Amino acid sequence: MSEESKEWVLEPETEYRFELDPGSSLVIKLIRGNAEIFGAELAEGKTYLFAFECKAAVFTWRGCTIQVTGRPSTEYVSEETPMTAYANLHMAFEQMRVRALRALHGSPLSDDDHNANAEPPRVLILGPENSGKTTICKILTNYAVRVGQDWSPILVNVDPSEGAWTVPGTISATAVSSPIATASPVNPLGSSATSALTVLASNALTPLVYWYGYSDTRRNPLLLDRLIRNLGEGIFEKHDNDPEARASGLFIDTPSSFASGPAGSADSRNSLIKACIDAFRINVILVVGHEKLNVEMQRSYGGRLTVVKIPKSGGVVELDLSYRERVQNYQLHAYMYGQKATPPLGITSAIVAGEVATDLVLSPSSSIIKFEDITIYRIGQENMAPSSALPIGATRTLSEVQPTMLDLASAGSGLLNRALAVLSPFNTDENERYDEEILDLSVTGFLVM
Ligand SMILES: Nc1ncnc2c1ncn2[C@@H]1O[C@H](COP(=O)(O)OP(=O)(O)OP(=O)(O)O)[C@@H](O)[C@H]1O
Repeated sequence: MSEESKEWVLEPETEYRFELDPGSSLVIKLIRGNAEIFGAELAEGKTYLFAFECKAAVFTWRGCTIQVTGRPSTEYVSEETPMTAYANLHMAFEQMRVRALRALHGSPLSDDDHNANAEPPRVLILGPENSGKTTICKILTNYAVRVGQDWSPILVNVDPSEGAWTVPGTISATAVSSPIATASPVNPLGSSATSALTVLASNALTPLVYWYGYSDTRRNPLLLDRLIRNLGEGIFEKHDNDPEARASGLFIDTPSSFASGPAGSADSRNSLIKACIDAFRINVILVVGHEKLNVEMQRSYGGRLTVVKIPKSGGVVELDLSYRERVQNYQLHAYMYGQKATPPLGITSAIVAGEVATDLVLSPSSSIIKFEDITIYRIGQENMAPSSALPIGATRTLSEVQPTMLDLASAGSGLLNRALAVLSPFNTDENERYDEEILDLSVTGFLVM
């Protein structure tokens, strides 16, 4: 028995949008024409599998026919998309990259080049909840790597509620050199390389990751600020060693809490936006469909960098809290066990994000280690209101970014069922060590207690 397939003929510049329910899957095959999913091209005749409540769209510039098998909860074709605006942005960024590379090689500059500065695009994407920020980052990154100029832009995720390449609670960055496929919200920005033999795709990514430990940016903005600056330093260190990579630029996906929040949170929002602008040397801010934020950004930064308001796609799905929690669980589970998507009945082979569908299962090992062999730190206190919430004039005894060593044997350590980050080792040179060094160490892995 097999599930029924349906053919959709898409006119130029239209998109087929779909949403999946929990437990269901869908396959799409491009029969003829050209099509892409968030900027990543589909190959004709290949079967692409989508699962884990994926919500996405197949867009075509010149028209195509696709075959869809499975039962999405919603499916429709839209003729109104903001893809032309996104493509125009891409063209402008491409010119910036080319100018930056020319300047780097000392090639003769055209008159236009003389008038413009030769910095590559370093783009901060801001917008409210469900405005499509992550999707826009993905589209612009995919267009950059598809140009065929060997660009490898750095994609940065400073939204700790999104697992990006690892697990929720982190912020991370990686260089992307081939298009990022969309198959499930588990790896919204592509899969990272693992030491297991499962990820064979040449586009497996090796991210630089810092551990924040919460999904809400308001829990410890001081810590987030410091981690953002660390991430920026890590990126520019890489660029110092590889100036050609620098010309590819960067795209920064931000949490919606940067764009709006409860009354009184404006200061901490603005300071986190400023931390991003400084740390990643931002020269373009894109504001997705938010008039007030656009005006605020124009006022604060319009004089020294470019602020552009861009349209929101009507296809962006309103994600509710329970969906977000389920995705976080999928992400943590997939980090430990891999992900296995079951294709619709009758489909025997399919590709999930560049991999053969059945290959993506991991077998994590469980090991017993002595308490004295490990040291576990907590940053700040577990239930700590931000400094801004303290009575006027009051100071706290423990700073928000102070590491405290946990007593593992104590009943109230609160470690059971927690995800912990394993950090890279402290500096081996005792003279180079400092008090809060642990805040500046990147993540090498995760474990669950
Ligand atoms: N054109 C589209 N058609 C169908 N689904 C889409 C489209 N654009 C985005 N989506 C889906 O909408 C959801 C929300 O999009 P996205 O994650 O990009 O928004 P966001 O602004 O980054 O969200 P957040 O509120 O988490 O910051 C995602 O599941 C995404 O795949």
